[in-house]
Amino acid sequence: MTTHSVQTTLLNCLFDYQDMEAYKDRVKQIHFELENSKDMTGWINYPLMDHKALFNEIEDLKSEICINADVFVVIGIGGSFLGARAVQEALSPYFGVLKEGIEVIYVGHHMSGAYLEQLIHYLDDKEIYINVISKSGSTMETALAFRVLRQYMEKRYGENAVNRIIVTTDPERGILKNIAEKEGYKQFAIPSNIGGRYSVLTPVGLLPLAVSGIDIRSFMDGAKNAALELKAVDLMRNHAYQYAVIRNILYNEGYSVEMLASFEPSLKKFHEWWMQLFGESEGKERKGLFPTCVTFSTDLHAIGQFIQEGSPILFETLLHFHEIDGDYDVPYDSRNEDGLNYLAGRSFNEINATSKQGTALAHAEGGVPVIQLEMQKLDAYHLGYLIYFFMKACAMSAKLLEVNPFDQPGVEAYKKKMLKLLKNEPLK
Ligand SMILES: O=P(O)(O)OC[C@H]1O[C@](O)(CO)[C@@H](O)[C@@H]1O
Repeated sequence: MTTHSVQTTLLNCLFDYQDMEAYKDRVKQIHFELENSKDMTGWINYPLMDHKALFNEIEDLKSEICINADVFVVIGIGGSFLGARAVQEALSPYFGVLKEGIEVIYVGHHMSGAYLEQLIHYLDDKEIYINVISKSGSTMETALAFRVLRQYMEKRYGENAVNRIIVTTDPERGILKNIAEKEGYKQFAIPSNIGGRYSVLTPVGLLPLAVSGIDIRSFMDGAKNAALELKAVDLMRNHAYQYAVIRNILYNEGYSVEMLASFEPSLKKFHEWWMQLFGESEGKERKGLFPTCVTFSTDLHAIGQFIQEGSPILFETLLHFHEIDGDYDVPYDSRNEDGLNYLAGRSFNEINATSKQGTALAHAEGGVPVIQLEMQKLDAYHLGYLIYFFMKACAMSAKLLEVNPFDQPGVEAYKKKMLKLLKNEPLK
């Protein structure tokens, strides 16, 4: 096991590893199905391809944007923004922005008029570029926000607006593609065989991440190594497949909720990316684990009671990074009125790691299965690795459930009803 791999461990062994052995052949069969499929599986080998020209293009554009703008506005929803926002938030300082980048703001991921009004007001005294991202090119939330911001750019920059609007979409079709062609906007392609929630390693994620100051080459190196390591067909050598199998065993044992838990608040948005990946990939045909998330220790004081003693419906997947940049030591205080001098000289990260251990032990004792995913360091390289790990595990997991990991037919239902209501058409 190399240090950059995700180490998957089941902390409280509720089943025998022989149960896992029984999956070996099925996993092997699915592995080859995925490797040989041409159906939305472009993400499997994407990190292994030569992207030097793309990286150069993105880095040149990033330099131009950082010279000419204070804010980069990304318009997108679902897979067209969750991944970039997740990695950006995980790797940016809690207060302020990375010195290598500028502020990146997201819009078009809901329909709050208040948010849009305040955003426009916020942008008024700043220089901006916008990047609209949509695979289909016609998602309502994204299209509406783009309509507003495109007009805003034209008002602010006149003829020059065209140089500050970037479109990331399908290379061949869609309304957004047509608009970009007609107006001459700079374009980036989302490969046709990569779906939204599997697209963060393409320009969908790479351009916003580069502009926010993240080292996209290191990020993609992590993904590339994951793509190489996780090609292992043998279940016992492939941690992504092991994670998928453990999930499947627990699902078959009657658990219906998987709770992703981290101890670093900057990972909150990463949880949201993970929730879309697994929720949209597996939640169909009345099957699938409901993905939810918590940030500890904050949520131990909110939902911890339920986890420990509530309905036994959930298992927990703990994300743990051994090294986190930045730490603070507990000071000695001669008054010791709070009785905390026994912690003096220890660091907050050390105490946090101990609280993770204690939480895992307590939850395991409470009958909650605890899977631990360990990574060496919270940085661009390891997040690139982890993202690929989850995508590979998710595809395997959905296939074990016998559902299609790459479609999302249920999402259309709300869209149809909303359109009928907006157009005043009969609902039936
Ligand atoms: O990139 P698009 O086509 O705008 O889609 C955004 C998101 O909407 C969904 O299609 C669901 O409607 C997601 O699967 C997708 O990530």
